[in-house]
Amino acid sequence: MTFLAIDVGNTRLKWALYDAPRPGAALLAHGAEFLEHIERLAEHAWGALPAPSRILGCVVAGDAVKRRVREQVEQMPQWDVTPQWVVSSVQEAGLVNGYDHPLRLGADRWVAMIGARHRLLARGERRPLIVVMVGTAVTVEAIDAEGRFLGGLILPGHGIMLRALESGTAGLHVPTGEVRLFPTNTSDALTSGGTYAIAGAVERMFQHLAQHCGQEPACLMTGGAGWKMAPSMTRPFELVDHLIFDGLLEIAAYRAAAAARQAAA
Ligand SMILES: Nc1ncnc2c1ncn2[C@@H]1O[C@H](COP(=O)(O)OP(=O)(O)O)[C@@H](O)[C@H]1O
Ligand SMILES: CC(C)(COP(=O)(O)O)[C@@H](O)C(=O)NCCC(=O)O
Ligand SMILES: [K+]
Repeated sequence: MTFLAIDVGNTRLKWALYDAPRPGAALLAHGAEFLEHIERLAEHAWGALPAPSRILGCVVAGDAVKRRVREQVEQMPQWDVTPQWVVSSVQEAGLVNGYDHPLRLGADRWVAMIGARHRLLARGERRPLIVVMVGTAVTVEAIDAEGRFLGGLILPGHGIMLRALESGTAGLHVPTGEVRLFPTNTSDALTSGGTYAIAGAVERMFQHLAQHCGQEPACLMTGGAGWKMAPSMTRPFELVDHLIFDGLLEIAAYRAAAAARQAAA
């Protein structure tokens, strides 16, 4: 029973095909497309794949994008499956959502937190947890040792920070620079400023959560630009490729188990 996981952010659609809808399933194929190239999926990347029995995804890029993905699925001649999309809820797969309006939490944040929490639990670690996602935007989430999402930060990603500075000033149109402790040119000053803004936000959240819980948090980082942050972090962290896919597998397995229980009752 093959399972296609889809993560649509504001820059790229990421997909991964697994041999089963459960954690630990074997990865059969994966890929990424910029949103403007979604229309290529059916013809190119998905052309040679075995038909998935289930598709579960999360989208934060709007309903029009959801429709475009569904159209690609419908174009696949051998695929007889409708994509389902995760929405954030009050509680799912062992995680409790502390957002004022739980449904307004970005579905990608919710799914990544579920993936991260289970990754930790699978290793027998019941600790507070920081989840950092470095994509178009950056999010920094705090989860306590019991699995309650306490709240999180949203800040601009590298690209948005640079574009905002470029468009709001006359003298900041420069090539990408290097991260430096003491930047001595405009390029390095901008690149270092953005990187340390993100690293600083994570450091603060680490302090808030450590103080709140009285225990050192673990920190998992993911997202297309996560690697850029790695050399500049101030606390131990782990860079993980597929937190959102991990979360989607976890949710699929939980939902299947709940459906089976219901059918047996
Ligand atoms: N090879 C790459 N392709 C695309 N984006 C990349 C790449 N390397 C780094 N990035 C950065 O990652 C960001 C996109 O990451 P991603 O996790 O796909 O974002 P989102 O989930 O918001 O679509 C881009 O803003 C870009 O800065
Ligand atoms: C914060 C986000 C823009 C992150 O998007 P991304 O960088 O993954 O494209 C997205 O999760 C979102 O639109 N959230 C809704 C608002 C909220 O979570 O409070
Ligand atoms: K994302």
